[in-house]
Amino acid sequence: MHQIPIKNVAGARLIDPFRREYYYLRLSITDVCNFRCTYCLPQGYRPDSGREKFLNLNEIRLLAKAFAAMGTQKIRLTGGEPTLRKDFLAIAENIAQIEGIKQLALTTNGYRMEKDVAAWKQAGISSINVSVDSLDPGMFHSITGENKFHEVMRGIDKAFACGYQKIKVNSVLMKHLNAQEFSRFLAWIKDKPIQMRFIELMQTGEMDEFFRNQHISGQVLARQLLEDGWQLQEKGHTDGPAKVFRHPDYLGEIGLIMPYEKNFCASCNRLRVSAKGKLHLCLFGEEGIELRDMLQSEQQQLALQARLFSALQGKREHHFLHEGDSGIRRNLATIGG
Ligand SMILES: Nc1nc2c(ncn2[C@@H]2O[C@H](COP(=O)(O)OP(=O)(O)OP(=O)(O)O)[C@@H](O)[C@H]2O)c(=O)[nH]1
Ligand SMILES: C[S@@+](CC[C@H](N)C(=O)[O-])C[C@H]1O[C@@H](n2cnc3c(N)ncnc32)[C@H](O)[C@@H]1O
Ligand code: SF4
Ligand code: SF4
Repeated sequence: MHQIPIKNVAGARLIDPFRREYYYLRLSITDVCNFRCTYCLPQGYRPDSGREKFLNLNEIRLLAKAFAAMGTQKIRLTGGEPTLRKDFLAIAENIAQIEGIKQLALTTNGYRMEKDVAAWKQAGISSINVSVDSLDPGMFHSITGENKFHEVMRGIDKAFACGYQKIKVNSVLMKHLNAQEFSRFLAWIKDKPIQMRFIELMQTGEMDEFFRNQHISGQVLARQLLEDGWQLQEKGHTDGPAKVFRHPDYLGEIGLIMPYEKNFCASCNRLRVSAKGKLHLCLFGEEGIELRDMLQSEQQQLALQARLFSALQGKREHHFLHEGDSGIRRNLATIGG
């Protein structure tokens, strides 16, 4: 591992050997989830045998502070289902107050949105991405294992009523489950400020046949959108991986997340920390670097920054999904997607 002397770390930014800079941290705060999405946790959440707990509020605060000191401007809370944590609001409030953090985002299955979204806004959550894999209540139930379609939709309405200007909706594209709903999703966002994102199914260690049967490329949708007059938008430096399209006749936008596309990783700008405090340099393909021992006091901040910088020098240029190599990733719930 490339070491940086602690005295030099104060002004160091998170730049990797390929000159990519990391502005965006995806922070998983729990592995627990109450849904059983077919592509993620089809058997539901099962605790692992270890006794290690998830990062506590203070550890999370110290972690976010160190990242912010190195140039991180956006933190996304994810999981599992992040909103199941009892101290979720306290976590959000603490991170939102850290100097340098301009955006505090949330990815959620929407289960608690109707009830809690006003409190999320109050706590400082600046944007919300919510998963809705189907607009058909029965299909939603069979994909997620929960009969909660109407609750989630009311949650989206409530988010707008609470003052969110735009909501991003995630839908994992599956050939025989929801792919036929594309035009229905389009009609849904005609008059709503929703960025509807279609995500290509990514292969993980726990799926094999499911991937072979269900994966479809987003390229077909991209071609169709361009033919139909949708225009590709420029990206900002803290944006996620979606290619975003707009159309003059639609209030909503379309986002396509196509991790199998050539050059997908060239603009990688994000790092991940798991709920138990391991740094993951990529969504796929490595075991994680321990950070928790550096999260026990304020005095460790520079040493923590030095560890982050050194670790980043080992980041690979891209994932190896094309070769069917999902690294050690059993499913995306263990790292927050
Ligand atoms: N392969 C890959 N997939 C990613 C990466 N970042 C996000 N995704 C996937 O994109 C999908 C949507 O993720 P979200 O949690 O909504 O976050 P995002 O797309 O980064 O969102 P914004 O920050 O709002 O643009 C999920 O399936 C993620 O697993 C990445 O770096 N690599
Ligand atoms: C792991 S979930 C965690 C946050 C929250 N529970 C949710 O579902 O939004 C984050 C995102 O990863 C996506 N995801 C999970 N497994 C995936 C897979 N195998 N391929 C593509 N996207 C996946 C989900 O659809 C969701 O949008
Ligand atoms: S995608 Fe999200 S809601 Fe669905 S099982 Fe995975 S973590 Fe839970
Ligand atoms: S797959 Fe890895 S390298 Fe590629 S964009 Fe995602 S995190 Fe970055």
